[in-house]
Amino acid sequence: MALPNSSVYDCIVIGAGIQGSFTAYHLAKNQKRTLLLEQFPLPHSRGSSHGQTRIIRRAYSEQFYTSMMQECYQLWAELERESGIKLYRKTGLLVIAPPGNEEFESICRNMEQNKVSWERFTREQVMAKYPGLILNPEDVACCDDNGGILYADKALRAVQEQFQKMGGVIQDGQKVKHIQPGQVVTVTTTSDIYQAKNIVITAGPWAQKVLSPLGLELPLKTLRINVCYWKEKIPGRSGLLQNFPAFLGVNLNGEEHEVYGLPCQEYPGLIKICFHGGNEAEPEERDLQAKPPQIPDIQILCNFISKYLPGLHPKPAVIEQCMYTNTPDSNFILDYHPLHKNIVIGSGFSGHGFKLSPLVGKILSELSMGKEPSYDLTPFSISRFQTPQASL
Ligand SMILES: Cc1cc2nc3c(=O)[nH]c(=O)nc-3n(C[C@H](O)[C@H](O)[C@H](O)COP(=O)(O)OP(=O)(O)OC[C@H]3O[C@@H](n4cnc5c(N)ncnc54)[C@H](O)[C@@H]3O)c2cc1C
Ligand SMILES: O=C(O)[C@@H]1CCCCN1
Repeated sequence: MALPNSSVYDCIVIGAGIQGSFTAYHLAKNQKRTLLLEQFPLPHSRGSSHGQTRIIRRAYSEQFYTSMMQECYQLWAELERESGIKLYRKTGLLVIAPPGNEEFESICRNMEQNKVSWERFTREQVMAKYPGLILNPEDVACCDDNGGILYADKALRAVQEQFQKMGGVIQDGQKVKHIQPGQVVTVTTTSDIYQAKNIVITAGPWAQKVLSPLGLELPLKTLRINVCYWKEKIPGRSGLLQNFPAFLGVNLNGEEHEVYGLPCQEYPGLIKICFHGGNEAEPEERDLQAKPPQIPDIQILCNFISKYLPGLHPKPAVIEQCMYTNTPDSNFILDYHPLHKNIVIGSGFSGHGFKLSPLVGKILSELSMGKEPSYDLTPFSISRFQTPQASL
């Protein structure tokens, strides 16, 4: 085992998913000597940030996300300019819900109050604009005009490359095994020892494993997500492939959960339509499917497809895996470790953190630099949970 590197970093970021990578990028922009550590050789598909696409939208029922997304669009555009890579495609984001749905109404209210460009659609307007999509007679719909998709894998690569261009260091294929808190924090990986004045932990589904030895238990649940792609019954016939938007179906078909979809992108001829949720799983055992599933996510999707998208085969053509790390209220955790001010935590992105990652990275970098954060972090605080903390 090597001795600690004699130069002490300003910050070590643990976990090179989209949140850790944007945190490292903002630290480097602020001239901080930053090391980004990743357990797997990059790129990898074992966490939450892989895949071709993610939804971007300001259509949220919580006002703070709608408001934060305004700056996120600017930060995504900045990364596009710096990298010269197109990362965002505007398709519109359609929200569909049963009548009187509270979440739907607060999304509309929020978009109106935050001056988002949006419109309500009648069922007939939706079906005329998006051939192949069949709504129930009583369903309601609205569109966030600038909603669309982010090219996730390209974004992750772009932000890591910009970080390195600014002098940042990435060490991948090194799992963090031990963190020794102190004025200078010592981080031991499977192959080296590093030191820094501050660390940021953005370990995705592994967050609890990294935090437990630091005396912190957070109410996080890791879920295994089936990412499903669907094929047309008769190629080219449904009309769905030509002009399909990103969409969010809220409590449709009498279901408690949401379903969502993205236009054809990763596999020619296939549309991505998924269930917003999954079954609990250990990140290391994601692909083993040891236990019978508690939530029949794929069956719910098949029922949804049969009714709303009858031009598609009601059986998925491709199923891939991804992970969510959920908090009880689905809001993120962006905070200091309660016992160590120089350890910052970004976690619990609950299946909707990608679009917000440029700002999450900025906020985590501000916390790590001891700056006043640019947003009110009350919804993201650790103190909202009854958190057992061991004093170390
Ligand atoms: C199927 C799916 C669909 C989604 N759809 C959307 C969407 O449409 N829009 C949206 O905004 N968001 C969406 N999300 C959510 C978004 O992708 C996540 O919130 C985001 O990717 C979380 O990033 P992360 O950096 O926290 O986690 P991760 O990407 O998992 O990164 C954590 C990293 O830490 C590393 N790590 C862990 N432990 C250690 C250790 N001990 N040592 C070193 N490295 C370590 C891991 O290997 C990993 O690379 C979706 C997520 C999934 C799974
Ligand atoms: O963050 C989003 O916009 C989507 C909503 C549906 C579930 C997956 N994530």
